[in-house]
Amino acid sequence: MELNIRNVSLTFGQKLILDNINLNLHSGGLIGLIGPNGAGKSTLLRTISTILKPEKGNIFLDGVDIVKYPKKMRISLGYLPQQVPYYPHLTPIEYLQYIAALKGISKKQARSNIENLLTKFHLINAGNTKLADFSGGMRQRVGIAATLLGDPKVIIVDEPTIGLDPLERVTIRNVLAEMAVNHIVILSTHVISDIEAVASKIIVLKEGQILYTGSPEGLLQRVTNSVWEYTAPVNQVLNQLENVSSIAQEIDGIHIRVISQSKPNAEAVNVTPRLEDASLAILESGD
Ligand SMILES: Nc1ncnc2c1ncn2[C@@H]1O[C@H](COP(=O)(O)OP(=O)(O)OP(=O)(O)O)[C@@H](O)[C@H]1O
Repeated sequence: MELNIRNVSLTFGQKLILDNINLNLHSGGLIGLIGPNGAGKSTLLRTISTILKPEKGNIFLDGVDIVKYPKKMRISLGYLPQQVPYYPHLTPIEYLQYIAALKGISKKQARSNIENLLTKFHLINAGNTKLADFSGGMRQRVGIAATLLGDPKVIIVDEPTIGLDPLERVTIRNVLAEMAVNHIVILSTHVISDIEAVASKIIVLKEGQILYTGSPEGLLQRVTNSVWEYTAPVNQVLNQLENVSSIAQEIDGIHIRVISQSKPNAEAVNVTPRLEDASLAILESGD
C-alpha cells in the first residue's frame, strides 16, 4: 500500500495550519510523526483520515484520490484519535463487539478477531470487567484494539501513549511496530522514545510545515559531532538552559546534554547523538 500526499494545505479561519505538505508513505516500517504542541500533527492525521478536507492538494491511497473518494480510505482505515471514546458501562468485549458491528464485521469473524486482540494487548483476563474499572493504560489498549479490528490496512494513532507507564508504552509500541511490517502505520507522539528504535521513517512537523522526512539515521547525522555532555553542580544547572537537550541526575552528579557546533566548555565531551537531540536541534533551528 502507498499513501501519497501532494501539496496539501488547510486553514482554520485565517490561520494556515497545514502548509503545502508532501509525503510519500509506505508499509514496511513504523512512521513516526513528531512536532511541538500546535504543530498540526492531529490536523494532518485527521486530514489523512478524511475527517477534514484540505482546501488544496490531493491524497492518493494506492492511486485513488481520497479527497474526492473518501470511502476508499474509510474502508481501509483504523484511526485512534487523541481523545479515545469511552463507554464506562461496557466491558472490553462488549465495546469491541459494538465497534466490530459498526465496521460491518461478521459476528463470527469479530469473535476470533476480538479474542486475538485481547490476547495481544494482555486484556484477555479482563474481558468481562467494565471499562469504568480499568486503568487509563488498559483503556488505551482497548482503544488500540478497537482501531485494529477488521485488520485495516492503514493504521493512524494520535498520541496513543499519553499518560501511560513505561511498560504500557512498550506494549503499544511493539504491537504497532509489528503491524507496520505489512500495514501503513503512522504514530504521532511527543515522546521520542516511543518511536526511537522502532520507526523506519520520521516526519518532523512545525507550524504546519515539514522540516524533515526520512530515516532516523538521516536525522541523527545532522547532529553528528554537535552533542556534548558535562556535569555541573545543581546551582549552575538553572543558568545552563540554552540548547539543552536533557538534564539527568546520575551517580556522579547532574549531567547536562547540550547541542552546539562548538565545544561549550572545557569539560564537555562529545557524545553519540540520540533522536531526542536531533529532533530538538531541527525544531530549534527550523531547517
Ligand atoms: N477545529 C479547530 N478550529 C480552529 N483551530 C484549530 C482546530 N483544531 C486545531 N486548531 C489549531 O490548529 C493548530 C494545530 O493543531 P493540532 O491539534 O493539529 O496540533 P498538534 O501538533 O496535534 O498539537 P498537540 O500536540 O498539542 O495535539 C493549533 O494552533 C490549533 O489551535
